[in-house]
Amino acid sequence: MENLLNTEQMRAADAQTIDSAKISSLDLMEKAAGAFVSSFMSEFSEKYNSIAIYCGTGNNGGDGLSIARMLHDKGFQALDIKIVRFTEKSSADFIANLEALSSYKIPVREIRDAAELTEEPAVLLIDAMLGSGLNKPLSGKWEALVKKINFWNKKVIAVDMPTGFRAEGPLTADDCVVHAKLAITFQRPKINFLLPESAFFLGEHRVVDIGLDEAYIQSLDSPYKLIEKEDIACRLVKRDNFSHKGTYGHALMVAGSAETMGAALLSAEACLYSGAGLTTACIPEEGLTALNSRAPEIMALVRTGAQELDLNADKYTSLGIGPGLGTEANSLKLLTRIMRTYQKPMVLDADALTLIASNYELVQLIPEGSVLTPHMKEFDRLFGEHKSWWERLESGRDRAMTLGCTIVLKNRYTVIFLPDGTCLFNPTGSPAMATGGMGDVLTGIITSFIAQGYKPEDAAMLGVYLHGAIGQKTPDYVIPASDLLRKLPSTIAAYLT
Ligand SMILES: NC(=O)C1=CN([C@@H]2O[C@H](COP(=O)(O)OP(=O)(O)OC[C@H]3O[C@@H](n4cnc5c(N)ncnc54)[C@H](OP(=O)(O)O)[C@@H]3O)[C@@H](O)[C@H]2O)[C@@H](O)CC1
Ligand SMILES: [K+]
Repeated sequence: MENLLNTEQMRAADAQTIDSAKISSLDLMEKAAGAFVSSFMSEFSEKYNSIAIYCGTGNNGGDGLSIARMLHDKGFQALDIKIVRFTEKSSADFIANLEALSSYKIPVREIRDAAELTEEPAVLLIDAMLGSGLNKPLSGKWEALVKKINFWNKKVIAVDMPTGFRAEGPLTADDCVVHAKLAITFQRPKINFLLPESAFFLGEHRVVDIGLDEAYIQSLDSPYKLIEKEDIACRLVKRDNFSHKGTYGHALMVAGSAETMGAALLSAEACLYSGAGLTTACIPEEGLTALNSRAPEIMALVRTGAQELDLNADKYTSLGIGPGLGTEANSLKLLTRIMRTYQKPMVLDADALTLIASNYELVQLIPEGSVLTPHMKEFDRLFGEHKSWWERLESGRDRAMTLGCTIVLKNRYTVIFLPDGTCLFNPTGSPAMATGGMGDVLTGIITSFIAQGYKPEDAAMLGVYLHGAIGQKTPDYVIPASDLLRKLPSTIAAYLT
């Protein structure tokens, strides 16, 4: 798992690398610029295009000057440097890079006021004005310049981060930030790149390794971590030679109503396709024909109209509840009954979460170790309105610790809050997955992994990562949930080591 760092920690890692690796800060800047240029060239190789490089006078600007030199050496001819000199201060490495540029025939112009700029003829703009040194919101000359650049609506590639962007803390659409198509960022993504509000300002980000001291970075105390492929491989367990269906548990999925049987089918099938030894779907009578004809491997536990149910909790090794369950009185009765009877960790999703939100005394009945899988609206219904995703990060950590549960807050970079206060970001996923039924499948996968004996936290991590990995692999515009779940067996096998 990769530790995600805040700005202060990143600065410490920078200093530590300079110290331990006996590298000068200027050489580190050179490495950063080199890593930027390699990544940049993999996407923008048309050397005839005119590129304007806007540089501040701190180290982000120093990176920009070094990048200009390197692009020139790689054959990019139509370069144009603008130095934004709104302060007399400049960093030592900026000055050194400006000197290094004196033998190059790249036009350099100093800007002392945004009003000096009327237009920008370049096709592409590299933003090396401000990076992680930002210490307050932009105002005055900076604000005017950023507004002007955004008005030009150019293709902007940001060095490390867009000028004015806050690496951590709440973001709002009103923040004055350069709108960039891509940020090529150093060593680790900024935490805010992983939150949806970053989309106001940034299309996508790419992380490049600049050789910072990894051992030091990993030793720092950070609650925020990024899941890696190896975390999945080392947690997945192979199926034994002499194993049988009893080895892999019995998952019970309590889901569906007459109108929403699809949710029950998808979540129960996801249990089956991700390896539960036995799967039972607890469904209303109206859904029986659909279940029997679509998934003969799955057993049915039929609920009558009154939603009364005699549940033999010992029979099951995991229980998922919520997809398509409905929020009417009968569903509440059923949920309450199940929560009173089944005291092992369970997976709570969709309507189960909405019911808990409106009958908050049920929170007391959530068994410790359970996994809650809300999307943003369900999360806010449960834990109150939040003004920003940063606030959701803080309250998700808090709630997971108080409830002793894992909370999976679904999004492009799904966040998994663990009961010990750790906050895991999942890197896999794709906009092709933004379709109905996707959450039902995820609930099924997590329920299935718990049935097989994985710890609920691991089940959540494995489920979220593998679910996203399938979506990410599809070259198609969209992936329907039932297509995704059929790819579970081969995907899980591919991650087994
Ligand atoms: N981390 C790493 O490992 C590595 C980092 N590297 C690079 O260094 C970058 C960070 O460089 P940095 O620290 O010099 O800060 P930077 O972003 O250039 O800005 C500094 C200037 O901004 C000013 N300023 C701040 N806020 C302001 C505001 N609201 N409005 C107006 N001015 C404001 C501030 O002025 P001050 O407040 O100090 O008066 C100061 O003059 C980082 O993003 C990366 O590109 C790589 O080279 C190597 C490895
Ligand atoms: K920048």
